[in-house]
Amino acid sequence: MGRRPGPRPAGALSAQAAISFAAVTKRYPDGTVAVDDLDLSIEPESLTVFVGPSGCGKTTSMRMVNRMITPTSGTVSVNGRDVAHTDPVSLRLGIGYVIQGAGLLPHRTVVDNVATVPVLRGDSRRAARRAALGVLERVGLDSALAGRYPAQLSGGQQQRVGVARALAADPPILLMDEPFSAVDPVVRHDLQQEIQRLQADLRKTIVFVTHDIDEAVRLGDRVAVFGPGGRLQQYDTPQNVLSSPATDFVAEFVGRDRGYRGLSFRSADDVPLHEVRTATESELGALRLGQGEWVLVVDEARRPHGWIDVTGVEGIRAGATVAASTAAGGSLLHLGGDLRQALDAAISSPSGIGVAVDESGAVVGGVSGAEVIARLADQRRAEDRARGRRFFDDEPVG
Ligand SMILES: Nc1ncnc2c1ncn2[C@@H]1O[C@H](COP(=O)(O)OP(=O)(O)OP(=O)(O)O)[C@@H](O)[C@H]1O
Repeated sequence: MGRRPGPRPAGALSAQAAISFAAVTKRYPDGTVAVDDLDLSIEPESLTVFVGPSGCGKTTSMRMVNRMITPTSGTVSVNGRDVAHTDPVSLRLGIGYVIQGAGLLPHRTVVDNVATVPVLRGDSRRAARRAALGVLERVGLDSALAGRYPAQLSGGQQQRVGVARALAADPPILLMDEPFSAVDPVVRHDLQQEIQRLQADLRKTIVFVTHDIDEAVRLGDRVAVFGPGGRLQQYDTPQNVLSSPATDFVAEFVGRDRGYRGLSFRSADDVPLHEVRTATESELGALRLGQGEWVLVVDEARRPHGWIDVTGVEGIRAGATVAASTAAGGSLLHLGGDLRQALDAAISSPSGIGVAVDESGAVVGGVSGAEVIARLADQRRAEDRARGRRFFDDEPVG
């Protein structure tokens, strides 16, 4: 796709934030303080999430970056230059902007929506369209959709076009304002994965606004939690926001499940995999099971289809269908996954055994919830030791 960002001064990047806010306050004419004395430095090529409840100044802060909103006081800089002294048109050519609902032009085709900024910038329509097709492919859209109008696309597809349009001019910075909040949870999850994939590839400086803490910790290299009165509460890694909330507000906002969510930052690679007893459908009638024993029903490719116990086997012998005799499986742990997936797989499984699968979806073993917790304890003990902390004596008292 299009051009790479222009050359940047050697050695300037590590020392210089891509975006910085210095003592920035925004007071609207009616007296509302939307952003209160914000200090924040955003590293180049990082994905920073602004998160917080409605009305805490996330959008206002983001819009000060591309000069859609002017601060009342303080300085917003992009690559070390005060945006107040930068021509807004050239500033915005270097900053892609994605909004909720995609904001596409309804009377233009998908390809022409994506080509809009390159054409404005002076590229020929033909070259811009050719490049646009490449960008559409990059965001996971079939080129067969390029000639459609936005109303002929699903919400998720429109949102992908919105991302493609923002990327078309290959800006070094992307601002994304609640880009995925209008789509259903499954599509949302796909779009989040797409952004992670794109970011691994393109390394843009991305600022992403959301009110969803799960989305924030999943996507962010850093998370900025905003609170009432437009005050920044914490700016930290997702792990630290979950494990060490800086204020009562953050603790309350990240919620009671934060310990559980924090498991998603820990690898499940060292959780032991046990052999799981399996059977294909044709083998079920001959199974001999005791009370409390479970067998995992798999297809010929060893993909899991559910669990069966002695009652289910008796049902099959009495003529019941396999579907009626098996209990649906729990969530799956994919190899390379994290402790949250491993624990969820175990506790959502009717047998209590979490099923681990490889890339083809075939069963490779089972995990127990107790061993997931044991691995968590091991990891934390190792971290505490590395930090020179010791909370408990190794021998329990009494
Ligand atoms: N043009 C305006 N005039 C007056 N007040 C405004 C204006 N725009 C926003 N505000 C107020 O500023 C505060 C911050 O708004 P902002 O949109 O930045 O919050 P937000 O965190 O992005 O919220 P949301 O998640 O609902 O979009 C709110 O109290 C809002 O009502």
